[in-house]
Amino acid sequence: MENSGSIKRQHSVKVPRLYKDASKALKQVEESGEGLKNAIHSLKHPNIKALTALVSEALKHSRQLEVVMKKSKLLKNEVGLSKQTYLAKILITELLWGKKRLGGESKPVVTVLSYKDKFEKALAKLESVNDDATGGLEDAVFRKPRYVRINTLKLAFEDAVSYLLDEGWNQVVDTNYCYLEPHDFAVDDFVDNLLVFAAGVELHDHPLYKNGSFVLQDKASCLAALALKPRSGRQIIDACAAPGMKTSLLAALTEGENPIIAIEKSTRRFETLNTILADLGVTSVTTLNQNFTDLIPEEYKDVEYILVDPSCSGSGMYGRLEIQLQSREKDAERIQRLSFYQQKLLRHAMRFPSVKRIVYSTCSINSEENEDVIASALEWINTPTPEREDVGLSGVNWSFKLKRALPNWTHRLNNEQYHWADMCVKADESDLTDGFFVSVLERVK
Ligand SMILES: C[S@@+](CC[C@H](N)C(=O)[O-])C[C@H]1O[C@@H](n2cnc3c(N)ncnc32)[C@H](O)[C@@H]1O
Repeated sequence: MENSGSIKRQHSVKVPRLYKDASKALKQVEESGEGLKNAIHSLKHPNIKALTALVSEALKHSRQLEVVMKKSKLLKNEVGLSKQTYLAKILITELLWGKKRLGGESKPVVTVLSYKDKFEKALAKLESVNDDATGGLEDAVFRKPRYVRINTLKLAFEDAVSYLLDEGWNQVVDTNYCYLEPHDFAVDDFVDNLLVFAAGVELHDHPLYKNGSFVLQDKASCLAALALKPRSGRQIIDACAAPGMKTSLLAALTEGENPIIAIEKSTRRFETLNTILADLGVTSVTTLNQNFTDLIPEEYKDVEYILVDPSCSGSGMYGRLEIQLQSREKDAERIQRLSFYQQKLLRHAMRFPSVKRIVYSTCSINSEENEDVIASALEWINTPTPEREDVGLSGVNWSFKLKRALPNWTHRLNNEQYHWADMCVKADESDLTDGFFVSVLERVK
């Protein structure tokens, strides 16, 4: 009797294999760009149909899952689950869009069940936002507000606000940006000099846009420039500069006091960069139409800060996620190529003799283009002394470490593979921004 009782208890506290395998497959697809079919077959699960259905459902609702997990504070409050994000996603999927119940009495199952009301509330709120908006649920969840950065090189922030109020705009405070009406605007709560308007508000004809006082720049894009924090007067390189959104923000943040060298490889985009910087009244920037990796670091002895914001898959960009989910398999090779190229750029930045801080950022949500690039570049620059020459590091006797990027930004990267993931900033639809990744690397000696 005693034995059979303990066998029964042991059985009920185990996470069912379906959930475990589904979270493994989901992780494969989301982090490695693996095709769903391949990810599932490699698990040799006895019920492929059920497994496929569950993982597909989680992928289909990936954006809602992010929002629901954030709003319910599940990962923040439940340390155990914060280390098993994919399992959490699978359990929530089953509970909200699958069988609507969970099997067994394992700790993760019991924890997720205890949040059922919170999930349903968050989901209902999401759906009501949608009903108030123009289209289907997908539309509403991702109706990104219109962010407008005030170019303080041209106009003081207070003057911009007064101008809008005089024009009859309505300033609102403490609001969820999803609820902004077409004539409302708010002051962003994280990025200085950033205003928020309702999704879809058209400002291209506004006089302050036409005279370069308004910059239509997504909030997430501002984060990379904010994270660089250069000391006054020190030289900066923006390694991948066109069209110049972050270069112009850096110029504004440093009030024109830090010389900035903006590099752009493409001739066509270089012209755009120059036009935009001129329109925005930026004078502290020298532009170079060159490949950043062709720059000889020793010729830039005064450069202390480098922003590396390379070309990427753009998978975080608003509206691109669905496309990406559909074509992951096809994209895998391209993403590997991009990842390799991004590593090359970051490694080059690490070679500059006086560099103190590097910000590496992308508008991608793929680990291959973000944390994998960081991991590989750090491993390279921190190679032990005897082998440094073999890996092309002769003359480079310093190393780098990750620094916590924008400590007050609460949405952090989550990747079980890297213990340091939360040093990096993540932004996505749950922050009402484009998908974005920001990391800060600091020279150690
Ligand atoms: C993601 S965009 C940069 C966006 C820009 N930082 C901004 O905020 O407006 C990447 C840019 O880097 C340029 N680029 C790519 N590889 C480069 C290289 N090796 N050297 C210089 N520019 C490069 C691309 O042509 C593209 O214009």
